[in-house]
Amino acid sequence: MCGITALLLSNPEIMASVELFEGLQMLQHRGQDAAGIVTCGYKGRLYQCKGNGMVRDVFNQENLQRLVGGLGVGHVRYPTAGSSSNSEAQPFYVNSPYGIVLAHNGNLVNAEELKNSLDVKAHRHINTDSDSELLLNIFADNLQQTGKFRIYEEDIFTAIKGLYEQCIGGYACVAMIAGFGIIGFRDPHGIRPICYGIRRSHEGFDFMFSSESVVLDALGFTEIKDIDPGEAVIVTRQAITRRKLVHWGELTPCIFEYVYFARPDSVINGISVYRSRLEMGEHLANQVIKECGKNLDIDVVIPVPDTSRVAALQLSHKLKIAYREGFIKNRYVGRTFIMPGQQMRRKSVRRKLNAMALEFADKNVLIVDDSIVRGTTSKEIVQMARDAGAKKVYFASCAPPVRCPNVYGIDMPSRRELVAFNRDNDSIAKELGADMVIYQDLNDLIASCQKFNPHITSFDCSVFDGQYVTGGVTDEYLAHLEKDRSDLAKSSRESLHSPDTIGLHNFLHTSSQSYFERNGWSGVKGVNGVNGSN
Ligand SMILES: O=P(O)(O)OC[C@H]1O[C@H](OP(=O)(O)OP(=O)(O)O)[C@H](O)[C@@H]1O
Ligand SMILES: NC(=O)CC[C@H](N)C(=O)O
Ligand SMILES: [Mg+2]
Repeated sequence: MCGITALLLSNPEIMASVELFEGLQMLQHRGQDAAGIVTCGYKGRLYQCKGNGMVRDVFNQENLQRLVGGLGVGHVRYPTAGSSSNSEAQPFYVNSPYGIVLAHNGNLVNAEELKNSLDVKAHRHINTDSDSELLLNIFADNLQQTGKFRIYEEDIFTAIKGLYEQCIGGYACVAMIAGFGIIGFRDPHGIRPICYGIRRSHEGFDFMFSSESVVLDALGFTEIKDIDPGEAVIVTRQAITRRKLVHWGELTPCIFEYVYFARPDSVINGISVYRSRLEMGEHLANQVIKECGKNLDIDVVIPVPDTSRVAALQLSHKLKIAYREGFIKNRYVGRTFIMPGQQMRRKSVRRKLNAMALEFADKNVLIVDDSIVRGTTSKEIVQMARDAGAKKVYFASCAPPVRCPNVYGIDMPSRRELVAFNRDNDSIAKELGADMVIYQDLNDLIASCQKFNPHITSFDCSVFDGQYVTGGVTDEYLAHLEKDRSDLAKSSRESLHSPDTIGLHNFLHTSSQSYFERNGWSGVKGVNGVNGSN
């Protein structure tokens, strides 16, 4: 679930890199593996800094100052395709035609087929296994085919329309054409989020695209709008041009954005993430009453920081049971779920969260989390609660059981890694060590989001119901994905230490280590720990 952003400033003398950097910091929760910015300066010259690590690791004052130019594109990465090598850090660049840069959030399901056609028909060299490099080259090839010496909006619309017909999957993208402007577009089902805003100034207007509205809000942009599914927005210093290019899709946004990925202070597709989480808490409280009866033997409601807090508080209000922060989070440790490798995820739960015995001793506790995916967090948390003296440990999840792989930009490719796969609630509770697990009903989750935008008639709920709205997700594809991208497959691949490719990334001073290794996650070999599945 990467984060993307692009900025065009009305005054070309001001450097876009500073606000792009700020924007990426606000999108850090969407990707912790790599970060990058490409800017465009005088005479259409491009400047780049990207590599593995968090935003604060990749950028410093010195390299930001070298990113000159009043427009640019930024990205934070959480890989769902290819590897976590430096050379797959985004944005990607291709020199022909015109000099194009692209950053992508999402995942393509027909990557193999696209790669083949780029090779056989377009004779384009693809140097990584990243699906984002494919997207860029499809866009570039479609632009090439317009055969124009100079580019116009019309040609870009034609190229993106072609791309919509070729690329199957979830994709929200920002692109930049050297010396021309910036572009945002979103797949025909609008699975992944992208919005934009305008900031008026004396010289004209500044324009910014972002995965989440929080960035635009914080940087003073207004008139914030979502890009519609199948729409493209082109921004130059002269004009903003929007066009809906295909009409066969229907807005089907990923519901997991509301459950977990997005920041609560973002509004996505007209739905406040915060409000939807409050509503999830409300519905989950009803579910708890339904499953446990009216005479609840729960003394206290405890959230799992960070994401579940909003819903847990609302749930405690509804149940009229005290809410207590029993787990204290180390604010310097990032998100666990999007870390690569099970061993690292498991270790980090313990390092990140500490149980306060005071709140657990001799109590029946209801722990609330936004979701239970691999069960990494919940297993550790339940044990921590017991170690801290809890009598009974109930575990409630704001999302239904996650039983199916995600193919649109969340790295959960293997059913076998999901704790709810082939298990009923009782055996999940047993696996987690809890006295009972209570899951949100899928209809209630949908209602929690739909309440704030009734125009959205369907959400991508594929991780819960196995319905893949784009088509093209065959059993063979899922089997291939499972084989190729399970934790075990990734870790064996990474341990081969294949040499870095020609990727146009910057060699950061610590490039051979991952962010996690540099920050003292010793004992974790490579970026993907091999030991332990769940
Ligand atoms: O069952 P699992 O595989 O452990 O995945 C689910 C957990 O991972 C996420 O937390 P994370 O630490 O990533 O982020 P947060 O701090 O925003 O809650 C999510 O909020 C759940 O707590
Ligand atoms: N999570 C994402 O959006 C990933 C984008 C892209 N598929 C990559 O792996 O880099
Ligand atoms: Mg969490």
